[in-house]
Amino acid sequence: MFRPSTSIATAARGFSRASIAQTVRPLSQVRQYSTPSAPARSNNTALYLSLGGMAGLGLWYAMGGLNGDLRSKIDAIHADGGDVALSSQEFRPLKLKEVKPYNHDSSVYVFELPDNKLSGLFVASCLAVRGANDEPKDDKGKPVIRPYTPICPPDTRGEIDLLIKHYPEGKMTQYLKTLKPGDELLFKGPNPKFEYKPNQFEQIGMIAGGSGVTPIWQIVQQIANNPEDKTKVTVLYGNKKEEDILLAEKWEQISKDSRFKLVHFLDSPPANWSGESGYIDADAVKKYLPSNDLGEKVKVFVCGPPGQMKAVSGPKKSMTDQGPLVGALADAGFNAEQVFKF
Ligand SMILES: Cc1cc2nc3c(=O)[nH]c(=O)nc-3n(C[C@H](O)[C@H](O)[C@H](O)COP(=O)(O)OP(=O)(O)OC[C@H]3O[C@@H](n4cnc5c(N)ncnc54)[C@H](O)[C@@H]3O)c2cc1C
Repeated sequence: MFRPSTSIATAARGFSRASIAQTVRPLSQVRQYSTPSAPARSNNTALYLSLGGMAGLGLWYAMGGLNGDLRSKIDAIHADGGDVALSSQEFRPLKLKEVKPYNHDSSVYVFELPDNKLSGLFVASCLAVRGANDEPKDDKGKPVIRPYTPICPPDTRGEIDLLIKHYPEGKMTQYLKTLKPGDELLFKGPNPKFEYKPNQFEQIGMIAGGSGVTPIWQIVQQIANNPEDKTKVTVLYGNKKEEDILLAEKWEQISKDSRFKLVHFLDSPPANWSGESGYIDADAVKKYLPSNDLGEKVKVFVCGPPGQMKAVSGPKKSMTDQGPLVGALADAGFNAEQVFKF
């Protein structure tokens, strides 16, 4: 089993980042989201699950939205509005509580959920974020909306923690840097991605790049928090440099659990690096990920920057279309049904 290299462990201890309150917790403290198998009518669920944008979400609801389990889940969230702070039908303001510097270009933004409420998120889903007062704006003058996946478990009450990497030219992330505690940001969600069910797959492969790791972490954390979930998970995580690795301390902790195997890839590794170097390619997929021969018993999740998505799986065609599977995963023998692109 892969164990984090000494250099990662050292980096994990050495980063001047804030401690993140929510960690892997025992089952007894975790609200369960496991549900029975999806009914036959949910043929289009995978299509709807990949919806990401607000226009897509509107269309999705207009078309009847979710079938089966996910429909009842979202309905339950809305019915349970008294205990849930957010809504997937409108943007609601949350107050910024604290900004904790994480590393050289990322910070954890802690937002307050009023009255110790839940966010309403489930695994895997994310939140759409926009600024108050219609700022920032895109090149056409429209408000910028971006998806973010909190790193805290979905059953967290009273706050959500967003780990956000700042891009020098990034419209939303540069705006976020201007926020001070007490300022408000608008949130809409949950925005469903993929309904994860414990033990649905024997093995899961995950390929992440940079800040694309947060949706991957959401599933990993869900499995780690559920000892009943026997799924074996292999995560291939690519970054430019060691100091860019997000959630390093969490990966170190997760690696002690025999269900998880983690392999770091760096474009520019330091001299003492014992992980992998270079991009995640077909050879790496064949070397580390579970075999495509497992058929329906294996699933691979991919979330990374555009260049990595192109090389590993091909991009999503649209919010509602995963697009053809090409690149390293196709070269390694996987088919489109075995892969989910965030
Ligand atoms: C489902 C989902 C969940 C996400 N969760 C998170 C999260 O929890 N934390 C987080 O930090 N980000 C997350 N992202 C990415 C986030 O939505 C934004 O794309 C990112 O914050 C950049 O937005 P921006 O407006 O600042 O940059 P933009 O103005 O959109 O782009 C600025 C420049 O940065 C480049 N760029 C944009 N995004 C990336 C990227 N991911 N990697 C490399 N280059 C990029 C663009 O090509 C452009 O040149 C998530 C994305 C998805 C699809």
